Amino acid sequence: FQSSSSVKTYVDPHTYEDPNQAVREFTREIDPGHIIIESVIGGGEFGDVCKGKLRLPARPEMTVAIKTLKPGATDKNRMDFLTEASIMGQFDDPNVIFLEGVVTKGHPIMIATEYMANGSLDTFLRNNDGKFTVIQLIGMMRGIASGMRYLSEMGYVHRDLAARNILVNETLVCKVADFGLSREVDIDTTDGAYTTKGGKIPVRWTAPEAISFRKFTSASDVWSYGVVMWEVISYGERPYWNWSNQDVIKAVDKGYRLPPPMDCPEAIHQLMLDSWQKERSYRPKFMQIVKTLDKLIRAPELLRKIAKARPLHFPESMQTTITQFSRVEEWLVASRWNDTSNIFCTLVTLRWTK
Ligand SMILES: CCOCCCNC(=O)c1c(N)n(-c2ccccc2Cl)c2nc3ccccc3nc12
Repeated sequence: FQSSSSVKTYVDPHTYEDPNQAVREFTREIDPGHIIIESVIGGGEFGDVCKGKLRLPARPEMTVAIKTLKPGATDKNRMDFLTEASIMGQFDDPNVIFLEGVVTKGHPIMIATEYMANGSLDTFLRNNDGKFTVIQLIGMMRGIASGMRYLSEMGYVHRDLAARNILVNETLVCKVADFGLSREVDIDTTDGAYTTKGGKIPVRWTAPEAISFRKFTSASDVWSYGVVMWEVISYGERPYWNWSNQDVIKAVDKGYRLPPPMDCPEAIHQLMLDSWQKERSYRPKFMQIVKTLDKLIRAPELLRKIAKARPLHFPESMQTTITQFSRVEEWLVASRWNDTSNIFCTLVTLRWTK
């Protein structure tokens, strides 16, 4: 059955009786003799990640990234490892990491994808702080939004959209990566916060409804996308800085939103705020986000107005709430803000606005 839109519908590999069936159906088996491993570039949850060459018959040799499954892995490890391939194998979009194929009939078991020479977006931006034009940064955002539009049209919800899960190729094209359960250890251990049910949620990138009652949808992916926009404009700054996860949840619930990074065009910060609407149905769709970014790229004069950075970004209503109280202590007690970092920030705000 072909859905109405030109894009086919994503099939969750977990719905297969025999998960190997999903691998056979959605991936291309590569003869291990066609893969040459050259070097180790990273450590994944299931084994080494390498750089290498793929020589397919009648195809030019290409550079690939190869995830390997460590010997002695359990069957569950093997299935979780190959689940990512079964998911990726269903996608074909210029802004989604492309699966070249898998090796399941030899050892080690391998997943081969296109090689993304500039690595993960967060590290790439931190290592190139201040080096790009606003138009280049918006071009990166546009690519990510376009990849997410394709995934959402396929009915795929990512759940972990963050700059660390975006890869950048040699021509600055950004592609969505990191699918399925096989999260890379070095990625999740820093940002996963355990939920009551033991699930790991990257709190500072996750929409309130997904944190509160695990309501993950493309609208919660749009919330995460807004945080990725903030990461891009701030060249890889950590969202909410060193605040604790609990403070982030409390502040966001009270209406606090990340302020515009330095030199951020007002139109871009407004798009972030639209993506961070509490009511998920009010958030823009990825299609709309792509159109808005295209309009801004085509009419750079719309980017000239720079957002004014205020120490803590509260909606207007919150500002009046603060000024209603005659004394700071009163407001702090009323708002039960008992954490020093919050008190400091609030005092800065009050000093600033008085
Ligand atoms: C600074 C230059 O760095 C170049 C790095 C190129 N890397 C890639 O193209 C990767 C790439 N294409 N993947 C990848 C993503 C999704 C599915 C499979 C793979 Cl191999 C990676 N998964 C990784 C997991 C842990 C650590 C590093 C990793 N690097 C890559």
